[in-house]
Amino acid sequence: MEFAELQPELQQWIRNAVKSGHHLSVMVDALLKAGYQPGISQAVEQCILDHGVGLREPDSAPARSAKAQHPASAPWVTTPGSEKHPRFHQFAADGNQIDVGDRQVEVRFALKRPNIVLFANLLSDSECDALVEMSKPNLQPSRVVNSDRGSFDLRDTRTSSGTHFRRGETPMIAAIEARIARLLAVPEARGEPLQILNYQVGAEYRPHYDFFNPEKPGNHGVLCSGGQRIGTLIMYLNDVTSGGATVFPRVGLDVLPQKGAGLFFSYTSDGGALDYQTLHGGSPVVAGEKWIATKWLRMQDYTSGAS
Ligand SMILES: O=C(O)CCC(=O)C(=O)O
Ligand SMILES: [Fe+2]
Repeated sequence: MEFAELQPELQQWIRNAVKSGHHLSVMVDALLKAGYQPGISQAVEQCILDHGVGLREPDSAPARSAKAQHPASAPWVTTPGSEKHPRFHQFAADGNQIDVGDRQVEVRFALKRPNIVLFANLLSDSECDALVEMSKPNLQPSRVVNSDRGSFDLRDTRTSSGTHFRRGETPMIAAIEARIARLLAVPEARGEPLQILNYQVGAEYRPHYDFFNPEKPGNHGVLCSGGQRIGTLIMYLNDVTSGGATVFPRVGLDVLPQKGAGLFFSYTSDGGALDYQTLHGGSPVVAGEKWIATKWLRMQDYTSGAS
């Protein structure tokens, strides 16, 4: 549901609530209680992004009025501006060239807060082409975890199609996974299966977090194996003619796909604090198509369907 499609009075209510500093979940809960459909959350999120207001972190207090609330933060919440900044996993890019065993990976940029690093020359052209070809017969519409019910739902916020490969499914995948483990200094066992995504013209993944909100009952299932996600490595498998950037709206950063490059970002501290600056999305493909391979890393070993 687009923000612009809402009744003007409702738009105004949401704008006021956003400006008062309400968190997304508080506003959406209030709207759902008032009888609006779940798709309303997308409109509220758009309004938050349009106003450039940071998503206030989730709170546990129920919505009571349109006035701002100041609930106590859950322990895993990052309080912007707090004196004690949590340390997020900085898988440091030491040097301009990193030896990962079978090739030299180049660091193109490294941002500290949030921790985002762009690597070039991570995959060879032939590895990219092979991953695309191997995936084509098995593409299915992408789904998102329903954080309330735990189901995997089709949503218009994510319009790619994709498939997965088990850890070590082929010797080439095993080699890529060993390279990633060396690059990021995270054991292969903590990696989820490699996900391949294809975006056709117009397809996108609207801004979201890759970590799972542990307060949401529907996320308990995905947190069972391996615990929280700590980082994401997106590998670009082709050059996109136009569009398809990976965007970080809270940082103002757009990363354009480049075949063989890898974009890494981390968002969970050792203590479990989550970095909300890593809100990100895949912007719509304008011309051509986009292929990526994604490796998500967990706090502990990931076993569910991984090998
Ligand atoms: O398509 C992109 O660039 C981002 C993909 C993404 O964020 C995801 O799959 O979680
Ligand atoms: Fe993501």
